Amino acid sequence: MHHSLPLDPTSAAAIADAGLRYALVDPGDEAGGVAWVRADVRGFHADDVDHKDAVDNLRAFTDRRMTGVYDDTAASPEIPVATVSSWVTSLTTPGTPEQTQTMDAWAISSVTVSPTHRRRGIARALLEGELRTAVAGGLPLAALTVSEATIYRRFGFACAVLVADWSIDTRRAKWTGPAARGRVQFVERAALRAQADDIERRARRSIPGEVDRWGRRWDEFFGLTPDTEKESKGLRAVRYDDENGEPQGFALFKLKEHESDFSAHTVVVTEFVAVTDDAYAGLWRFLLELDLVTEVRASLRSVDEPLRWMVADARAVRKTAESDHLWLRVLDVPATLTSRRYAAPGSIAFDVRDALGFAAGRFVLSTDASGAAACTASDAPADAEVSLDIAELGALFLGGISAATLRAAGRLTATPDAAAAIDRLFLSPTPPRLGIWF
Ligand SMILES: CC(=O)SCCNC(=O)CCNC(=O)[C@H](O)C(C)(C)COP(=O)(O)OP(=O)(O)OC[C@H]1O[C@@H](n2cnc3c(N)ncnc32)[C@H](O)[C@@H]1OP(=O)(O)O
Repeated sequence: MHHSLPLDPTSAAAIADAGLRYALVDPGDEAGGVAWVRADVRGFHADDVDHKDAVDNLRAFTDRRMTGVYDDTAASPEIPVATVSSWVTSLTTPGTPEQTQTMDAWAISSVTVSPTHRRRGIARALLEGELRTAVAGGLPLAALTVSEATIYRRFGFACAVLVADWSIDTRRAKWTGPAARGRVQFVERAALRAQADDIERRARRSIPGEVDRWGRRWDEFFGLTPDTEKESKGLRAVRYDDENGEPQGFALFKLKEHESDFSAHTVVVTEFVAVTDDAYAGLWRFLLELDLVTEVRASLRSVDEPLRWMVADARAVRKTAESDHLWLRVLDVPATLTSRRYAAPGSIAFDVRDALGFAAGRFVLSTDASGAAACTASDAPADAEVSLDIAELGALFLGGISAATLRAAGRLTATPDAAAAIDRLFLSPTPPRLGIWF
């Protein structure tokens, strides 16, 4: 669907005014795709890619719109001076395991502007163009992960999902969590890769904030692409099978040898997926009890890992970093707010400002005891009233950011009772999480 959406005419005009050309990369145009990939990797200061690797990279973009800005007067005019890619992703929203919901969102990635063309409004034209294209495609929400936390608020985005890095001192920890009933076993990376989609899709269903993966990214994680193969010889893969032999989780990890003490390796967990509580316990216990290891590290994990409560010495499990990860931009307030379940019945009136004019207005959200919601543009009274910018509505949406906190920070206007009322409805029983960059 999104491949056929036309280029945004307003952004095309703005870019033409700057003497540049805004164009979609034709998915059938390999040379154009390779040039676009080279601009994308250069924009993020990554190594250049040769033709073969660039063609392999393009596999990640088969479902995406790739847009470039071209300077026909440049020394290499085929290489765009700015890039952006976008596609429709399925985002998990809060509910209970029985009521899990997903919604379609416009994922935006690969935002780069060449240092030779920066700070002339090109990124603004690209971003605003993406938001208008999302609206034209009927998408109520846009989503991205960001290189810097300073860029996207001006476009109405805010952080909705925080993630954490964890470090576990395995000599201190001592497993006291439940004994898993299944077993953990080593599997070949390529064999596990074939099962990863299915296992991860089942795991993702109960994690608000998670989005679709795509094939080539899995190949990268498993060290199965030409550019990751060499450095992935040390990557180990284990799978958790339940007592009926059904795969319910897996982990990928690397071991780093200590420079002077062979009994003090560090394990770096690069992927950890658990469908069931049993799989979670079984896999973590396996990692924490590896011999010749003193530390296990994992990143892009929940800010509230149950693991902390599964060891004898809770101080052995340290959160070493916590940061913004998934950013959301609401484009259609009723369609977005009715795409999740809520924790309690009630009604909230949101008075929304939107400098870009997509979603401003007064909206009343009403939730019932089943967790279902209705939302309309309305002047009707509600249990609680709040006034906020569209960015803060995005922050609240997945139930990972507290309205009471935003109120205390001056990011929304409401009484303490109204903020508490929002939190009663919105906060997710499990904090949202997103285990991937996109
Ligand atoms: C979803 C993603 O892909 S995240 C990745 C973002 N890309 C990167 O980090 C790659 C390296 N950086 C770049 O390629 C560029 O510097 C970009 C894309 C961040 C900005 O591109 P530019 O074309 O220079 O931005 P543009 O001139 O359109 O600026 C738009 C606005 O953002 C502001 N802005 C631009 N870059 C930054 C920044 N790094 N930090 C804070 N503000 C910024 C500008 O001041 C301007 O503000 P205003 O319009 O409100 O006055």
